[in-house]
Amino acid sequence: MSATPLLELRGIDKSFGPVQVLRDVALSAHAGEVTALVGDNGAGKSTLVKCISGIYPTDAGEFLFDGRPVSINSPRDAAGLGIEVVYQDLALCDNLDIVQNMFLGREKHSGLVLDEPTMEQMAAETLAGLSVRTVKSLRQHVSSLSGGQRQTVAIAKAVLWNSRLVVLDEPTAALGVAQTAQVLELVRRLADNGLAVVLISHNMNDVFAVSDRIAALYLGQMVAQVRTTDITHSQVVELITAGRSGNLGLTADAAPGGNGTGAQPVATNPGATR
Ligand SMILES: Nc1ncnc2c1ncn2[C@@H]1O[C@H](COP(=O)(O)OP(=O)(O)OP(=O)(O)O)[C@@H](O)[C@H]1O
Repeated sequence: MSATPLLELRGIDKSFGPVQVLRDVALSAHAGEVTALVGDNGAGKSTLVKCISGIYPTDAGEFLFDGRPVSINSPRDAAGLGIEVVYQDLALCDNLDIVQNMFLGREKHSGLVLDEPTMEQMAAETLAGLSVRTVKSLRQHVSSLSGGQRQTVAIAKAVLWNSRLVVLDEPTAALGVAQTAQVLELVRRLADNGLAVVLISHNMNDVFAVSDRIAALYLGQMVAQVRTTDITHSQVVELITAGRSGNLGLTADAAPGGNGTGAQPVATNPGATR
């Protein structure tokens, strides 16, 4: 794994009118790793993701992609870099089949007609590449799929477009135990295939099952970004609920500008004006 993060955010500020929702936020997402983005309701996770995906302009801060400064001013800019977001509500069309959904808005044509064989083959290859075997037919309408299968299609759709970084917003929120396990396996496989994955989750079991690093937002500030193996479940809960964890030992190389192997920037007194 490269020491340079695929995506690095520095000093991101974002306000809505007088309300500052993100304050000096730093975040790194590495290729081949799952970074869990955790935080209480209203901490700023969705806002941060909308900044990453170009939906919201930031007020301050910089984005580095592959170590180079980039501008993300629109969803098109984000897509151009290979950043895809899979939202909780999925945005799949029930009345279309799996192939149609995966190519929606980016259909392949052969002359004037849709190139169905190519699209079907590409969809099949993408699902096979992710070892997805739970879908019976690519021509099934999405309405007939289970919640887990729908998540699988939405994630595969993101992967189809040569994505390099996929953000998953609560992918297991509506799923039962078995389907959650399947989706988490898929999340892990995305990273194992070399993608950088940012996983938003409120579920600590999911976070500890699948993530390599945990980034904790508290009242709009990134209070820690640490390796999952360097933190306990209860320390993460403390970070989420109190913005600090008294027991969290942070090493020297954890500081910004360190070697990237330990915890990252820690602010322990966030949200003073909120
Ligand atoms: N468009 C907006 N205009 C004004 N305030 C907003 C807007 N979007 C979000 N906020 C505020 O920003 C804060 C962070 O919201 P955000 O949705 O980013 O949090 P979150 O961590 O994703 O929460 P949840 O886990 O509940 O989805 C909240 O206080 C919210 O009310």
